[in-house]
Amino acid sequence: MNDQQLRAVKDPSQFIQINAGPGTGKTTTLAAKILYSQIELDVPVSNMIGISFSRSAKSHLLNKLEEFTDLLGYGGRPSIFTFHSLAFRIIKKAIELGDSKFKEYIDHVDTEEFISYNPNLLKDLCKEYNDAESKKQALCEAFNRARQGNLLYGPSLSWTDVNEDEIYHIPTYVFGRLIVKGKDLKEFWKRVDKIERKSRVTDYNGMITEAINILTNKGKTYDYFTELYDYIFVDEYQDTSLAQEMLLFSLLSNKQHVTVVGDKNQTIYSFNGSNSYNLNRFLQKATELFDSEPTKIILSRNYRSPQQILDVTNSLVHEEHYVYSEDRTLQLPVVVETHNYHLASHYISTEIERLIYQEKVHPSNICILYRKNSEHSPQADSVKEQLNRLEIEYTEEVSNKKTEITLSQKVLSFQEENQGEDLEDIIDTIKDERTKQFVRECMSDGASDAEDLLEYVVELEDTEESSAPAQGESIHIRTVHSSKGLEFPYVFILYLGDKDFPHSSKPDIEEERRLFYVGLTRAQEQLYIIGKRGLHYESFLDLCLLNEVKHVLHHTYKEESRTYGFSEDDKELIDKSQQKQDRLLDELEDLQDLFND
Ligand SMILES: Nc1ncnc2c1ncn2[C@@H]1O[C@H](COP(=O)(O)OP(=O)(O)OP(=O)(O)O)[C@@H](O)[C@H]1O
Repeated sequence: MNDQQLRAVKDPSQFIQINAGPGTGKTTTLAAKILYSQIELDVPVSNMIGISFSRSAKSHLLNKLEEFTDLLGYGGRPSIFTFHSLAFRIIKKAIELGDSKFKEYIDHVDTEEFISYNPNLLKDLCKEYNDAESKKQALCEAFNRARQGNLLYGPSLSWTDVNEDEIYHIPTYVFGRLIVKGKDLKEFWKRVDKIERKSRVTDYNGMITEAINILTNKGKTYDYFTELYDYIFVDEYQDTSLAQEMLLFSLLSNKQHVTVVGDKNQTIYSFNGSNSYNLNRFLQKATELFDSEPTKIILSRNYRSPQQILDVTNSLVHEEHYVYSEDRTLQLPVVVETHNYHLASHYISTEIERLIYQEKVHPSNICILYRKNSEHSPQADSVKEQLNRLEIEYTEEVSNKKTEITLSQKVLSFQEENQGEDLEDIIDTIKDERTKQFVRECMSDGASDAEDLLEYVVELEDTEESSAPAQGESIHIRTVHSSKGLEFPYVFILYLGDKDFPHSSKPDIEEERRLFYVGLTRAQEQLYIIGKRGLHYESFLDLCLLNEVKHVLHHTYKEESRTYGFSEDDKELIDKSQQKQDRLLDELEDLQDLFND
């Protein structure tokens, strides 16, 4: 470990915030600190917990811990939860101790599913919307944001917090700006609350809200958990919502030691409630609430990417800059300018062919990242088509919510059929390999009977992209969101340009830039950035070109005529779009001149 990492591991402060950029050993340091606390400070593993943002972040941390324990020959692994599975555990305990609004076991559902429990849920609400679907979207969006902490002033724990006279404006990616009246939201929330109690169901944000309610009442459940946990470690803190921050602080009495790790430049789930300010506020909150002297530690040495790549990635972030730990000179990052994503995928497949057959790069060392904008990505399809043409194999890690729900449904039905059974006795009866593998993971994490599986199913649906670790022998194709925490020697990132990346006609540029940053910082040896110049928004391609990079133009007829993928019609279209772009650029320049004059 380097000096900064060692300091973070050994610092005895009650509250520690580690700010660490990509590849600086964030997870490595957290794993080392967990072991240090056990071995040097004699903290029993049962008195510590880890909290991570997603299942992939959790498995990343567990793998690192295992690596260290194998090396040392001793050390245990603490329970690692996601915020939702922790909330589920708190509610479960509170039901047992009579502290929860739920009197018996709960099930979790999607917010929209509440309607299936009571079709009258929307009756007479949001009359300004003509159709039931829009009403549902608007109310669910407002309801979720209120509980995450992004609608009212901080997280709301009950409908009583909603101001009837207020009108809430909610900007969304998919539906544009939604408007919901306070009185409708309040009535909706009241009705949902009834359904929750009657049907013993709640949704994801409902779990967090109920867990906070339970702990802030400071009853037996609060005593139980504050007695149990002495050391708490939180990974990816920049992606927590205000409600999750509140849950963490309500879990504390005066004795816990808390370490949080994060990188505000990697906040990419704002649309899901993440609030990067939580990281900045952590120390201040700890000082105010517990009168302690917290410590902030910065890890600035990057062990992943050579300086040439870091120069590009550093230029995208405002404050923190990272330096490479070794003096390794590799090739310059490549910025490829093309007209459209068809040409981009053509460039990628040709370059990959060269890498594999001439440079002898192993296919599993190559990853293609794209900015997902819908369930179905034409960009990824175009790349796959070109790779198929060259007979190059790839693995597409689409671990989206849909496939995970199928797995969670399988696990749930297995759980229901085998209630009260020991997992050890029934694991061999599972036919579906993925379910079996999942149950095995749960068992190695401490699950012993079928009922314990519920807690882990909560994790399955936790984030939209609960990305699986990269596996397999062929090229990886992934979304940028799902690449978080991973690294690959060769990374291609496509496709930059207005409405593609930054995405949408009204992009949240800062969030898009952070997403771009996450994608770029996955590269260990060579980085390819592919796209066109933007006209309407900040152009990511132009930003990259300001650094020392290799600039490739992939749109001359000479090159296209050598390709298979472009018909005469395509070429004509490309030519026209180039002429249009040139014309627009000329107009823009004229306007700028006029403005300067
Ligand atoms: N002190 C060190 N010496 C050598 N290698 C290190 C050191 N610290 C970390 N590494 C290596 O650097 C790589 C990145 O580490 P790690 O995954 O912990 O970074 P991270 O900060 O969690 O990254 P990300 O933000 O992308 O999730 C790993 O391969 C790790 O083994």
